[in-house]
Amino acid sequence: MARNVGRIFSGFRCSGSLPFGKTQLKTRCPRLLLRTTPERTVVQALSSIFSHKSRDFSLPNSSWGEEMMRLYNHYSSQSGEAAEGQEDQGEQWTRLPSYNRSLKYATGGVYLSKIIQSKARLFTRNIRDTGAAFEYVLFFRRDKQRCVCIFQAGHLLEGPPGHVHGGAIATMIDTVTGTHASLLSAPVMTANLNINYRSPIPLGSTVLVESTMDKEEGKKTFLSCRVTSTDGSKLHTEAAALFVSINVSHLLRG
Ligand SMILES: CCCCCCCCCCCCCC(=O)SCCNC(=O)CCNC(=O)[C@H](O)C(C)(C)COP(=O)(O)OP(=O)(O)OC[C@H]1O[C@@H](n2cnc3c(N)ncnc32)[C@H](O)[C@@H]1OP(=O)(O)O
Repeated sequence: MARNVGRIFSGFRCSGSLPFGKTQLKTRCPRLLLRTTPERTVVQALSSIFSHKSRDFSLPNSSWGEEMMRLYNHYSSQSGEAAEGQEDQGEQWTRLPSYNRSLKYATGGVYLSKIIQSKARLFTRNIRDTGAAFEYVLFFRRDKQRCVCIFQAGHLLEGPPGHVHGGAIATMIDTVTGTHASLLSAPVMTANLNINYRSPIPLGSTVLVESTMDKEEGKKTFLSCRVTSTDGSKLHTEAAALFVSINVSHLLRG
């Protein structure tokens, strides 16, 4: 049992918590501190904790439609790596890699069986049929405290006929604001998510999910989120989210 707890904590330190804060990174995983900015650290940490065989789901695949590709190329063209040693002012977009496992090392959990733990997959990345469900890529821009997600909704996400399920939209909002909050604060959990659905999203369409940080108050990070058509002319959904920073032991209470 003690060894399992140790493994879980080790997993959180070196994988789960890595995306969440540079302070923790500095104190706990110095070997990963090769870059200076939080988002770069996140990108590098995410890449290093997963084996090189892990698929990065945020890269283009054959299911991506024209609009998805156009926007991907648009944001990619505004992202880039500053030369080694050069100060990054955060004025560019950073693409965030995305994998289907959140904790590589936390096997043999305290309250999860080994089977469940080893089969655990990130909800939005667990459908093998590309293009069938959540196709998305996130970009982060530090100077503007913004996250932008290009989201193409596949046919398995149907709610009302021909349109995207409200729960799937909520999932994407939680994912985008949750990732954004994770980049800004220490490990966080969603405490409150308030959603207004303004107009339905056609199945198969590509939309933008944009997250903005409103304020931080102690352990609380408040963000707002808008889902719009890609030209911004139509508002589909708007939301307000509250994330609360947690200590990893919070997740071990069962
Ligand atoms: C690059 C990054 C990659 C990441 C990879 C993954 C990508 C995918 C990302 C997917 C992301 C998916 C993410 C998910 O899906 S997370 C899963 C869904 N969320 C949960 O299951 C959370 C369940 N709840 C809890 O665990 C606790 O209640 C939490 C942790 C939320 C708060 O704990 P606790 O109760 O112990 O808090 P505290 O006593 O320290 O209070 C602190 C402050 O917070 C205020 N407060 C608390 N609750 C609420 C509330 N509901 N409304 C308003 N305020 C609230 C409270 O008043 C206090 O304020 P103040 O008195 O200080 O002013």
